[in-house]
Amino acid sequence: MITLKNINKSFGELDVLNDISIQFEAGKTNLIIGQSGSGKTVLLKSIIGLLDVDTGYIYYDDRDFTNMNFKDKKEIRKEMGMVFQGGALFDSLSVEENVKFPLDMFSAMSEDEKKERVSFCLDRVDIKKAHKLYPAEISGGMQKRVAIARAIALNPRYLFCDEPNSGLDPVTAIVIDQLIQEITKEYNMTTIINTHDMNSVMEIGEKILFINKGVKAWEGCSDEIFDTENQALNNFVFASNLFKKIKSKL
Ligand SMILES: Nc1ncnc2c1ncn2[C@@H]1O[C@H](COP(=O)(O)OP(=O)(O)OP(=O)(O)O)[C@@H](O)[C@H]1O
Repeated sequence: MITLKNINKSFGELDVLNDISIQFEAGKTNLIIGQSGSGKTVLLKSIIGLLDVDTGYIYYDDRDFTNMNFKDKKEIRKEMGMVFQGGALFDSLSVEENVKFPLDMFSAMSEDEKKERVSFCLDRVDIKKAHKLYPAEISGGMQKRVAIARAIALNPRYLFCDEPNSGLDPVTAIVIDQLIQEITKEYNMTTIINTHDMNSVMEIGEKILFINKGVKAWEGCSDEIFDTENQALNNFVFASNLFKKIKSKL
């Protein structure tokens, strides 16, 4: 579980996050949604410690990440897996070398253990056949699978995904979403995903935080998203193609 308490963040005069409090639960796909510029990336970066918040608290389970010393923060970072926009793979490393990278950096495993773990992770995301290929030689969907395999290599407790299905066709996007959700449940990870894809919201939105202009405007799950009085959220949902399709079928 990750808990945010009264998070505030400004850049100079610009208030980007205002008093955000929420609990993201373990074993669930927690989504942060909102229009461009609403503060999703700043919030995700704050949660993982790439940005310092001005005030407020971030707890990893019962551990106060905000006031933690450098050494303890480093330990928590080892429990984080990340899938960045576009996959962010190392072009000069093969698929299996990409997945092995965090093991080389952060684990005390023997070479045999690493080999076994890489093989397990590639198998789990169904990409073992491509293990010798390089990122440029595989499709966008496969690159996302590799990014997920790399993110789970160290068996993380917390998984962070920034627009994990950007640039994918709608079918592959849903397949990637579902893979992230399955893995989240298998390892009981606390998974937080930044997205503005309404298909993702409907498919895997077990817990949703809607940010509007840096403020928590709504929280709920996908089943509740059409029943809200919140105008900003209604506008956001209405603007999505999916909602237009649903409306046209009603
Ligand atoms: N390092 C920074 N310095 C100054 N302003 C910043 C910085 N990072 C983000 N901002 C500002 O904070 C606001 C929120 O940006 P953020 O990237 O979090 O939005 P977002 O919701 O993730 O948008 P998108 O969906 O387009 O990625 C924007 O006005 C942005 O210009």
